[in-house]
Order: sequence, then C-alpha cells, then structure tokens
Amino acid sequence: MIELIKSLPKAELHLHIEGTLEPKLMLELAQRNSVEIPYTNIEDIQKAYEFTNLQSFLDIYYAGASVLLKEEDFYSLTWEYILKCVDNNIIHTEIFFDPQTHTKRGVSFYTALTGIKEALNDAKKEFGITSNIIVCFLRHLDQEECFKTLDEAIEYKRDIIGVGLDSSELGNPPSKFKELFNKARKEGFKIVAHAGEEADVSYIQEALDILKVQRVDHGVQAMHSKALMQRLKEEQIPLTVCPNSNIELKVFENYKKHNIKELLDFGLNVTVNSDDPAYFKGYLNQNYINIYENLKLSKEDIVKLVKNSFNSAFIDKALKKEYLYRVDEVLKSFE
Ligand code: HPA
Ligand SMILES: [Zn+2]
Repeated sequence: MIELIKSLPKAELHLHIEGTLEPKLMLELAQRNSVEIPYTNIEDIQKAYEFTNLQSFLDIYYAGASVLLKEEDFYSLTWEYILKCVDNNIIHTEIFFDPQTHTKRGVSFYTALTGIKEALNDAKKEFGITSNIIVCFLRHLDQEECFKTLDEAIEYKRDIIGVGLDSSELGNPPSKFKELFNKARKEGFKIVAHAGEEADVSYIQEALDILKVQRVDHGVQAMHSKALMQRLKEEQIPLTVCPNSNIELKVFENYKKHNIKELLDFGLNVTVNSDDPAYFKGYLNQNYINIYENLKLSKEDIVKLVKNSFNSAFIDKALKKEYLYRVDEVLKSFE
C-alpha cells in the first residue's frame, strides 16, 4: 500500500511556499544575504521546531522567511519544492504565497512573485508539473493594509489564480475581510480561506457565507456541527486537510485522534496536503502514509483522497480528465 501511495500521481492544494524553506537553504540564504538568524547549524533549527499551537509556529516561520530577499532566493525556494514534487509524484500544485511577509521587509510583491513564477515555469518545461499561484492575506493585519496587497495582485492577475487568508486564526474571523473578498471576487479571483483549523465552526460558516470560498483550508473543526457537516457534504465543498500540520500544531493529540477518516466516511470532499512541509516533518507522501498507518485507511480511501485532489483543483475539465486517467493507469498496474 505504501508503494501505491508513493506511485499515485497527486495534486497538492494547500502548500505555503514559505513553509518549504528547508533548514539547509535557510542557512545558505542567511549567509548569502547577510541576514542574522538565531541559528548556526541545522540541528539548532530543528530543535526550534517544537510547537505548542499555530502562533508558536508562525513566529518561527516568519523569522525564517526573513532570509528571502532576492528574486533568485524565491526561485531557489520554489525549485527545491518542485524537486520534492517530483519525489512525491505531485503532478499539479497550487501554491500559496504571503506577499505581506515580504513587502513589510522591503521585498517587493514583484520580486517574490517573479522568482516563484520562473521556477514554476521551469517545472512545467522540465517535468510537466502544472501549477497555480494563490496570494494569501495575513489575517492578523488590518483589512485596509490587505487592500494594497489585493491591488498588487490585480496588477499581476495573469499569474495569480486566486486569493486566500492565512496566519493567526483566533480573533481574526473571516468577517473582518468581507469588503476585501467582495472586491477580489469581482476581479474574478478564485476564493479560499483557512478556517476551522484552531477556531470554531463559526469561522467556517463565515468563510462560506461572507467570503464565499470555493474551498476551505483545514476545516477540521467542522465535525463539531452536524448542520455544517451536512452542508459541506451536500455542496461538496473541498476541505484541504493537512494531517502533519494538525499534529505538529497540536490541533489533535496524535495521528490516531485525527478526524480525517471520519470526515471522509461522512461523505465530505476531503483532500490531503502538506501545508508547511519543511516545518512539519514531511512532504505530501508522508502525510498520506501517516494517516494510512494510524487510521486504518483502505485502498478505496486513499484512491478517493487522491481523486478528490484533482477534482478540487482549479484546473480545466480536460486536464482533470487526463490526470484522473493517469491515476487509473497506475491503479491498473498495481492490480
Ligand atoms: O497552517 C497555517 N495556518 C495559518 N497560517 C499559516 N501560514 C502558514 N501555515 C499556516
Ligand atoms: Zn496553511
């Protein structure tokens, strides 16, 4: 089964590119760019990756991103992730990036976007990997500030498929960004938002009703409302669940307590993703393997999760069909 998990082509729909910064590249970029970081070696960095909740992770994650200054840094970051995609059989990826993490340090939206985009273009040329870029707003900031970021996203709309909402969830509900997302929708962006990672079901309801999201990022708290579960099932709203992240950030005590199998069995459109794999002990395959080993997932469960990833991607029907065909071909070869 593990061989099958590794061999199946997959789409990844919840991946923060800044969260793929491996300790080795962090040290190299810190040196190259003369940025001071509180670590001198890889072991120091790994020791710092012990989190108690989302905020304890975000503090370290934003500090790590401070080494990214130039276009080529964003290129290196993204290219390293693409090599992981090759390893993990990810043939389509939808990448979040947080412009405000960089613009507040004097690194322009254009610099970050160009480095990421160039690497994604090369990924298509070299490996045939397709991708989309989603700009995320930092929800701990004011809506007013986010409007500036949205205006930049509009300027580079050709390269950006959608907008999302991330960072500190508790105390920053989706309703805080109603007007921002109204404008983004009018501009034709696809809409997603992190909701129900740590915060209660009302955040998921607001994401659906006020921001009008097409996918919910995380969403694992939905299980606390039967009515919401029913709605998510009826409307087949995709949830981009990130098992390793949920364990590392103590959303669930351990893998055996994770609820992804319950969500799946209830009939929700669940997908598996790696969120910030350099910080959460593993890329996409490891997320699948961890839930497979701890939650008694069947082969049918794994296939459903993989097919959901393509069905929930922001790609056209023809490409979806081609990718699902590729999944079936691999399944046949395992019979
Ligand atoms: O899991 C996350 N939640 C919120 N913000 C984030 N930014 C990176 N990862 C996350
Ligand atoms: Zn996330």
